[in-house]
Amino acid sequence: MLSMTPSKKNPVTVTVTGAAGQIGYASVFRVAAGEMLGADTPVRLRLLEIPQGLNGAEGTAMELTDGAFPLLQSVEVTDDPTVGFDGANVALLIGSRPRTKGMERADLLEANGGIFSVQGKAINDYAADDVRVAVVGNPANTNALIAASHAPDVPLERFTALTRLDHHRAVGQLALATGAAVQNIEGVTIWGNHSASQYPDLFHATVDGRAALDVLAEKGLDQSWIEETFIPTVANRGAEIIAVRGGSSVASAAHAALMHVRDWTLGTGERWTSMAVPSDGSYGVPEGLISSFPVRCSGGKYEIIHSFEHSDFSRNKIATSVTELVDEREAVAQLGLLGQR
Ligand SMILES: NC(=O)c1ccc[n+]([C@@H]2O[C@H](COP(=O)([O-])OP(=O)(O)OC[C@H]3O[C@@H](n4cnc5c(N)ncnc54)[C@H](O)[C@@H]3O)[C@@H](O)[C@H]2O)c1
Ligand SMILES: O=C(O)C[C@H](O)C(=O)O
Repeated sequence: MLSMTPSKKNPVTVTVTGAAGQIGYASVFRVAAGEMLGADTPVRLRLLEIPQGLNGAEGTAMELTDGAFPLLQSVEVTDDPTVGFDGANVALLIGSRPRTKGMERADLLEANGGIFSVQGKAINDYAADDVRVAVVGNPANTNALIAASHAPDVPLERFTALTRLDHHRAVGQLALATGAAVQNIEGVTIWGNHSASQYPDLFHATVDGRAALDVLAEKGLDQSWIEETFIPTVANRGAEIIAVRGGSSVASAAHAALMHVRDWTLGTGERWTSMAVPSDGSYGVPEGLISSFPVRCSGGKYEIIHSFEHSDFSRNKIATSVTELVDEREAVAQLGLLGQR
């Protein structure tokens, strides 16, 4: 355990699972630098690994010490979830196996699902009352569902999964297609599952303050570009990265995880973002299913935006992805991975 400088705000305990893995390694230094919780919030890091990952996590902890981060109050390495989640205010659940070429994320359900039942139970029993959970490990939505089902004492809304990477991918593709600056793009939404069935929705998006569809039309890009190019590019980008890079995305995933938690804790302002959160039943998504929605965050809470009118096209796309989530829930129930919540 390392002790460093005190600061103004109360320290936040951040548990990172899979800390010796690629995304874990790409995340923890930025968390220590204040990029997730703000430049005035001291952080206590807990690095949770499996025994085989402990050396790697110890080495990462040594490098964190060597970074002399002013906000970093302590670093603890453990392979015991009851220690790892003790007093956790933020839990980044990254640790799990990534898919390889030719696999779909759902192929990982059986391999990774068991991790999230154990961790959900430990979060239930040991985390702080205000714990916020962001699941990165795939298949992220259903892993979050598994974790939440084993944590009946933690409010359901504290369990979320990452679709922020898909959101960023959608913004990136729209910026490329229109030539606009990323910061002038707003109102993109990812609906459904973090999988190839997701629906990246441009129908409420704006580019330089104008309807994205109008800007695209001026470039000769119509509905067929949305259906045949934009949606498949965003939805299959994870597989494309694996094919081109030879391994699943890392730095972009770590960045998305940090921005997910940052917006949740520090707020989005008037903009909205995409988060996979427990459904309140809106937009035809069965209550409790962890599905991606447009959300605004303030005061440490997120709210699903309820005001969208959808075309038949959008309704059908959302329904397709939600059907996949229902099937995944059924599959993990059959595997005995769901708890009693
Ligand atoms: N949701 C997203 O947008 C997104 C994006 C990219 C990757 N991912 C997923 O994130 C996960 C991690 O990817 P990676 O590239 O860092 O993989 P990695 O193999 O580099 O690292 C995974 C780490 O998790 C550890 N681990 C395994 N089981 C654990 C457990 N029970 N407790 C604690 N740690 C455990 C391993 O020892 C390893 O160090 C994968 O499931 C990947 O598919 C999700
Ligand atoms: O696609 C994967 O398997 C990794 C990750 O979920 C991604 O979207 O890049």
